[in-house]
Amino acid sequence: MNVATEYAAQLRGAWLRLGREVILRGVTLDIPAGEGVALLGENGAGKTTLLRLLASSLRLTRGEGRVYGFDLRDGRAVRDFVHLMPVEGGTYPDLTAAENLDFALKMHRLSGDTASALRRVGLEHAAERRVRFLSAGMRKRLNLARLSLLARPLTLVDEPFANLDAAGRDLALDVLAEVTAQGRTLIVAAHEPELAAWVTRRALRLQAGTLTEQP
Ligand SMILES: Nc1ncnc2c1ncn2[C@@H]1O[C@H](COP(=O)(O)OP(=O)(O)OP(=O)(O)O)[C@@H](O)[C@H]1O
Repeated sequence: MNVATEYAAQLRGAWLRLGREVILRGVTLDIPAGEGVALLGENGAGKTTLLRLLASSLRLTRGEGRVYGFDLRDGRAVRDFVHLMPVEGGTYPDLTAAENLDFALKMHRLSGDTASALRRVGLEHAAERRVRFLSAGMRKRLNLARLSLLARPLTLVDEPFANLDAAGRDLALDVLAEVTAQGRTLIVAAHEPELAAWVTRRALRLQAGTLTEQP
């Protein structure tokens, strides 16, 4: 896959309306390839929505956007470059933890060591347990294992620290640091700017439909 493009994500005059709400009001954004960015903002500001837009799961109302040079409207091309770790979900509740990781690799035609991915996130003892019987923090850990196996050139992570204990937050930082160390672009939506700052150099705040750089 050719990822020589200078920018991982770009928006130009981006407007996004969801129902009655306007989430983006003419946003322009350039995220260079390989950069780590924290996406901050209050509950309901639109962080998840912006991540979904960059994953080509939502359409812009007006304006344009690109991921690694591909128009966001070209969902098939964009999705090849993107992995989105959702705030919750993303796994199949009736499959076990191990089956979920095996299935994810198969779907993406990738190979990987699911047993060691589960060990890394402290879930080796729960490998055969169905996801519906995992705690919220354990499901987050499973999603981190999934991320470590599926990370793409543009890796979007929604609230990676939520529901995690102290060791789990350290683990999340470790997984995210690895993403950037591998030269991938990382956007982390979080309510913990001080934690996100460990793995990102730039912070953007989404408020009232506008993105502003944080000092
Ligand atoms: N499918 C949808 N249809 C209509 N409105 C939606 C939809 N999804 C989200 N919204 C609205 O868009 C706004 C932004 O939601 P979003 O989940 O992106 O916020 P967020 O910044 O991620 O919030 P939080 O920090 O609480 O996770 C909210 O007001 C929400 O109600």
